[in-house]
Amino acid sequence: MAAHADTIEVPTDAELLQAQADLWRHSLYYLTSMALRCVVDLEIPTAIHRLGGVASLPDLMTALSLPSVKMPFLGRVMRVLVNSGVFAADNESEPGMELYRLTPLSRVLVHGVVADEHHSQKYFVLGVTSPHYTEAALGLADWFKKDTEPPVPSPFEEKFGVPLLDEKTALLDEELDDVVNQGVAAHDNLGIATILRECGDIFKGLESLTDCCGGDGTTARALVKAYPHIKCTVLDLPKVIDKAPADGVINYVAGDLFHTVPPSQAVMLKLVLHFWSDEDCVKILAQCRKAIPPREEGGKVIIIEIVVGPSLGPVMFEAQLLMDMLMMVNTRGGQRDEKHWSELFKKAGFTDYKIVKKLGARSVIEVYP
Ligand SMILES: C[S@+](CC[C@H](N)C(=O)[O-])C[C@H]1O[C@@H](n2cnc3c(N)ncnc32)[C@H](O)[C@@H]1O
Repeated sequence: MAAHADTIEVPTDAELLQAQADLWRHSLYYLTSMALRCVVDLEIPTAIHRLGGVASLPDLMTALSLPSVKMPFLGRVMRVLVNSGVFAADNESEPGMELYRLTPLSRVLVHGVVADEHHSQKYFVLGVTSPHYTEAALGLADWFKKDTEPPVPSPFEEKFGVPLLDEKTALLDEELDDVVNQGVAAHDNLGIATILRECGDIFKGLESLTDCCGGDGTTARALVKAYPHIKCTVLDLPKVIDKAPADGVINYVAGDLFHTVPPSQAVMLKLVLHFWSDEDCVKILAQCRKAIPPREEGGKVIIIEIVVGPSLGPVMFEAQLLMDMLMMVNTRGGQRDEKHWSELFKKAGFTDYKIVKKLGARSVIEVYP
């Protein structure tokens, strides 16, 4: 029987108390994000690293030259972040006496140290918690109410009049553009060494590969270091290729992936398609298909992206869903589930695909002509 609009089911006392706590958590999660931004801004992960991997509150106050009156407040920020796994703490029972240590999460926030081919994620955090990103997200309800002809601009684009990661973004705010570009480069490169170790089979037999939107060639260089027999080409926009290092190992090609993709046995699209709308993805995939030989000759497109689904457990699923919201608020793209991916592959003229491996929240997919 349908519930009457003027009445509502009364929760039990236990349910109500849980609902209240959950309401606090979900309404206030932004303060966890801001606490994370604060410690990244203060470079606390880097300070703990420089102090030998373990630091007390007074150690941090001295290392960062913070006024001692703020020490108890920093302790409260650290407590939230220990609870959410950003840091670990020994001796938690005595307030003020904790010894903070890095966790795998805060280790990727240590700045100025390159570990396992990846750089610090400092600029990813500063970008996604920036005033522009949060303002765009604050405008979501208004954005929903506005009727627009497709292609629908993102809330970011509607609010600020320019798309993110575009030539015009710097005109909006040069510092934002710089932070976002550095953040995307660091974010997209995180885990490349793991992919190369875990997915050796998809690269071993290859003679040549084009890394589409491969930026300054960081991924391509790691790939050639691991598999020196692969002839590697990087395609990116002229403004990026002009600044790429002439290393004599990678063949850099300036161009637009909507117009042409340099031919190779395989084309790789690593974290490219989530940025684009479905229509644009089909156009990009069709260009990639033209660039590769038939399947019998080893032709394939290698896609590294999120495949949204709950099979990896609630934490990975939540990470995937939040990354989808990030793309929805700031770009015309999004994260896709397997059905959605398979429809795009079919529309672009591919006959088959295989999810080769799930690595964390992302997957490695091979798509065949
Ligand atoms: C997020 S994607 C690249 C991700 C990259 N594959 C990685 O994993 O590090 C950003 C790159 O796409 C490039 N790009 C954007 N539009 C492009 C286009 N139309 N043609 C070629 N490259 C493009 C940008 O210049 C930038 O280097």
